[in-house]
Amino acid sequence: MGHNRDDPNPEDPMLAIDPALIPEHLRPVIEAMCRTGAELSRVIAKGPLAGKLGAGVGENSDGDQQKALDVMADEMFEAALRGTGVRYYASEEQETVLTLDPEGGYALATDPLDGSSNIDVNVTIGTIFSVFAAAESAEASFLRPASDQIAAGYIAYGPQTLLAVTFGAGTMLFVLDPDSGSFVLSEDRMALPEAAKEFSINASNRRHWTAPVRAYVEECEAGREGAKGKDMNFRWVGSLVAETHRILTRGGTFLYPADARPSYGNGRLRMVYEVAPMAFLVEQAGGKATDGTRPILSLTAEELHERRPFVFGSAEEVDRIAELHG
Ligand SMILES: O=P(O)(O)OC[C@H]1O[C@](O)(COP(=O)(O)O)[C@@H](O)[C@@H]1O
Ligand SMILES: [Mg+2]
Ligand SMILES: [Mg+2]
Repeated sequence: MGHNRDDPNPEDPMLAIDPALIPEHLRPVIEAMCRTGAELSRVIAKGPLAGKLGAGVGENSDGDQQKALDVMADEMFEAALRGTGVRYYASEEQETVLTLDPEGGYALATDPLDGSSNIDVNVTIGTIFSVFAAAESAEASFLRPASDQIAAGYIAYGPQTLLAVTFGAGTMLFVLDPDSGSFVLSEDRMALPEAAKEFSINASNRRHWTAPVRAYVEECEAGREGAKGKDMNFRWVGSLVAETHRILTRGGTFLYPADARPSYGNGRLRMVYEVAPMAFLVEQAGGKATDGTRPILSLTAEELHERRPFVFGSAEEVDRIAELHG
């Protein structure tokens, strides 16, 4: 029996994930993320039958338009994490950090709904999360080296609902079994291929790119006739979660670089709840993640909603991009 949102049963012994695979101290947090992810996947699967999920309902602190599903997802994760040991909750959809449990030992940052532009078109969207040990204040908990993360993960709502998660000992992949409502282990160590055959960047911004980014994309486009000596395919979904999952599975490169548009001086993606957790997952699967030159995990966010240029994927390609930045 799965977890029915309309008919919650606190006595239900069914867990959303096998606790044996989760470090003991993090079990309540990860169980809450999985249980809520499973609930959210049911709402997403209903699409228009669940209401106008992609309708604009306001703006978040970053000036991005908020959609109904962004707000719903944020409310569901916030509610589910109460009582799980999360002291500080930071979300893309909340301007400031919330204190959920003053005695809790963890600080969790989330992009509760990633890829919002894909809500209404039945394309994969996701949830991203990052966990730190709580420090003496909210700022000290989140504004610290990304290498201090103790867990990171994403849930992808696509043809399958998937969870990729790391606790610093490899990246595990789980698939939500719709019959049981539980995430079942499918790969205990994801391995991101060292060489790539695909690259991903929003090419509509080409005229705003820096010279090294332009040089890299030109190399990819030159294919076997150019310096690479091999053809490269191109993909852009517009959901970081979907892009990351594809690259973890079959290799590739992703770039959301700084560009010359006003307010894109640090790219688009947010360091604390998009870039840092994805970098942790990618590195734990054997890939690399940088801001173009510096490893993301060596960087410290200075503000909760700050952006960071983001390059990740197959090690050879990420090294080549750093070289081009010379
Ligand atoms: O529309 P663009 O500029 O290509 O940006 C796409 C990127 O923006 C995002 O949608 C930002 O995430 P949100 O939907 O959570 O704001 C990423 O998932 C994606 O990689
Ligand atoms: Mg996002
Ligand atoms: Mg989002």
